[in-house]
Amino acid sequence: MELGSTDMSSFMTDFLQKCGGFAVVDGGFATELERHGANLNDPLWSAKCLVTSPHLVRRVHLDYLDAGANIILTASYQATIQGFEAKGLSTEEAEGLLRKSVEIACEARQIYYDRCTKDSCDHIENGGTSRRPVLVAASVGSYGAYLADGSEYSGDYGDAVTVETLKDFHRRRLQILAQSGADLIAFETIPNKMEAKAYAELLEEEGINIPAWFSFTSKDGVNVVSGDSILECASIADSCKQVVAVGINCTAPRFIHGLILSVRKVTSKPVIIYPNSGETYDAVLKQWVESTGVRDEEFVSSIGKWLDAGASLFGGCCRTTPDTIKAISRVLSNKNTTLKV
Ligand code: MET
Ligand SMILES: [Zn+2]
Repeated sequence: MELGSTDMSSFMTDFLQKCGGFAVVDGGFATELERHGANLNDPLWSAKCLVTSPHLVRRVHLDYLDAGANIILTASYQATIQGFEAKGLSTEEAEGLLRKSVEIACEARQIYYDRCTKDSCDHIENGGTSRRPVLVAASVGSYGAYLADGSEYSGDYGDAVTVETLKDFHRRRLQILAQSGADLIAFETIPNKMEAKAYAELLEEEGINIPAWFSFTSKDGVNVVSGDSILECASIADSCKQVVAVGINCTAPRFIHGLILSVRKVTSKPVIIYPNSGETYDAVLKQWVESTGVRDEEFVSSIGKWLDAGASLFGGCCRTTPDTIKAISRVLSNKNTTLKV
């Protein structure tokens, strides 16, 4: 759906209101694909399943919808035209797969709605019942995610990479996703200021007319992973008219509270957070170091604190599961009830 600029600015606040004040985002997508048996040891990572097992992609979306998600993210995080071409696919096939990532998510939402019975899924709004609002967010991972060389978590692209390089890299994918039927674009795990700038300029120059969120990643609670200041990064997001939420993802839960406070210093746009489990990622072995993070209960017990700090969209990232999302959704529906009383 295309939006005018007035609709754009109220898009997220209207949606949050429909959700009862807070929204639930889904959890680790790739993590859940792996739990269903997918082998993601591949430069395409979760996007590999768009080629090999689209039924699993749909299944994972449905798992997160069943867990209570109001926003599901497509499997396009690491789906890039350049990445698919490197696997021998044609440009047309690559572009088709990007569209397919959105189609599968929309299909899952339709299946979910169709099989929802009034009693099990409807939520109460103004005394009546209505369908739980669900948005499909087209995921865009960073240039570093495509490189699959660890720069996704260092934000260090070397001196040769400029804002223009990044814009050229992301342009076509963004154009396709913006016209794919998704409700919004989720720029996720942004590791540095230069990439935020590239996204903001592209949104403007390409006249993208669906909303977007910018979500950064940090490993110290003060800066984004490159060392750029979160304040400067979030300010770029604040100045961009298409951006309807700003926040943090794939970051350890212990850093989230401080980061929400920082983001709120420079923007009054809704704040989104979807931390990972806090486990550490070994970029050389390309795997998570198990059991170094927090358990679901601990993760979820922080929600109240994050809410008080000013966040309004909550989900999970890598190593979180539908159980995490179920727990988040339970906590938030209690908060909604508390607020209404
Ligand atoms: N939405 C993406 C996923 O869960 C985010 C990955 S962060 C490395 O697959
Ligand atoms: Zn993640």
